[in-house]
Amino acid sequence: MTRRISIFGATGSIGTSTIDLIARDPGAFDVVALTGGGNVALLAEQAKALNADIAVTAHESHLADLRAALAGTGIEAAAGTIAIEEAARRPADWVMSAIVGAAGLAPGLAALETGATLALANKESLVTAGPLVLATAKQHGARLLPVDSEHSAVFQALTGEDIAAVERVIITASGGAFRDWPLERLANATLAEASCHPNWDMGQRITIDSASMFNKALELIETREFFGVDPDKIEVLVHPQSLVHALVGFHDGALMAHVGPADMRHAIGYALNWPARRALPVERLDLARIGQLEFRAPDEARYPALALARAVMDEGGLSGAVFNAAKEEALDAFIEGRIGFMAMAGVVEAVLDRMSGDRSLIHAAITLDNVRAADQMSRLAAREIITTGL
Ligand SMILES: NC(=O)C1=CN([C@@H]2O[C@H](COP(=O)(O)OP(=O)(O)OC[C@H]3O[C@@H](n4cnc5c(N)ncnc54)[C@H](OP(=O)(O)O)[C@@H]3O)[C@@H](O)[C@H]2O)C=CC1
Ligand SMILES: CC(=O)[C@@H](O)[C@H](O)COP(=O)(O)O
Ligand SMILES: [Mn+2]
Repeated sequence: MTRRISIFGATGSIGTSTIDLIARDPGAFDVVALTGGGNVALLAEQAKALNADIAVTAHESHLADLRAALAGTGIEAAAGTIAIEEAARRPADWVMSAIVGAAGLAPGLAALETGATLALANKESLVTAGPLVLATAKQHGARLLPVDSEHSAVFQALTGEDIAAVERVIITASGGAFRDWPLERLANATLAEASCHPNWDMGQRITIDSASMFNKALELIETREFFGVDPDKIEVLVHPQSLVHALVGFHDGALMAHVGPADMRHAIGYALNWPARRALPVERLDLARIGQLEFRAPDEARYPALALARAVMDEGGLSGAVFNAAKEEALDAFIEGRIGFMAMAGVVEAVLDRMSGDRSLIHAAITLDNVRAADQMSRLAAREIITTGL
């Protein structure tokens, strides 16, 4: 029987890896919707190759190009954030959430409301609105499956286990592009240098977040929300090889580690085939050849993002939405050359400080409207702080 599939963020790193997997199994899937942003040529090519029902670009200004590229195919073309949400409401069995940033939240919620299984790469959904995402899944009988490599690893290590027996969850961090740089050099790190990941081939934004450890900061919150583990039971361990993705420690002292190649097609394929395990086109690790795996504690001075994430988990409420929005604005400013690499954490901290004064906003009910309001106010605060200086 064919499965109906939609991919949000089809033109990105996770999206193209997902398509790589489904294209290997022609006839097994009916593709409902594919969405992208500025890369309309690739989106149209994917839609034609997979005979999708509809292709949607986030940008209205690209609609004419998308329509032209799909002319005569019978594939619908649409544009804009509302059109993406509408596409997410089309019935599908399995939906990949791989838009980058807070823009991924609303389509993911819309997909969950249909009862679809949501494969969640978009970690920002859980950071900004974890309780809302989980409640929406529960209310509509939808399943949420992790795709982020560490969370897929934890999920796999927990299969068949009692969550009450978990003593700690350890997520690993490569240390990013600058893990071996002297601290004093980091202030002058360039965009090109920050955009090279030592192990993973990913989109530019998450690659820079890996270098600053904001990616791991988001993942701490993602772990807390996905698995309901107390923050003081979640640890980060620097592991330069990125082969052990996470470990789960149990009350009896056992540590279950998930080991695999640095290839997201494993985690995507696991979510695609779950609860079955099927053959996947990923490297089989030769541990004898690899020889050594290294681990070390993260240096908190080098990575202030980690302490900020712990403060966010302590605060709760909408502080995750504030944190993520401030981080996205700081990252934009770094990419555009308006602030230095090390200034990003200062911007996020200043926004958190400023917004924490507004208790009614931070502790408002976690609804999509309130998340959007906190997101918008935090972006404005971040822009002002970036413009006027810290
Ligand atoms: N890459 C990886 O290995 C991993 C990624 N993740 C997470 O998965 C998500 C996707 O990451 P990744 O694939 O690397 O990102 P990419 O930047 O490679 O791709 C992002 C996708 O989102 C689209 N997009 C960008 N902005 C918007 C917007 N405002 N509205 C709608 N669509 C938009 C892009 O379109 P276009 O390119 O056409 O402009 C593209 O399809 C992120 O949340 C990331 O943290 C998690 C673990 C690993
Ligand atoms: C592949 C994946 O899941 C990324 O989130 C990865 O974890 C990034 O690497 P870092 O460990 O450097 O953040
Ligand atoms: Mn990850």
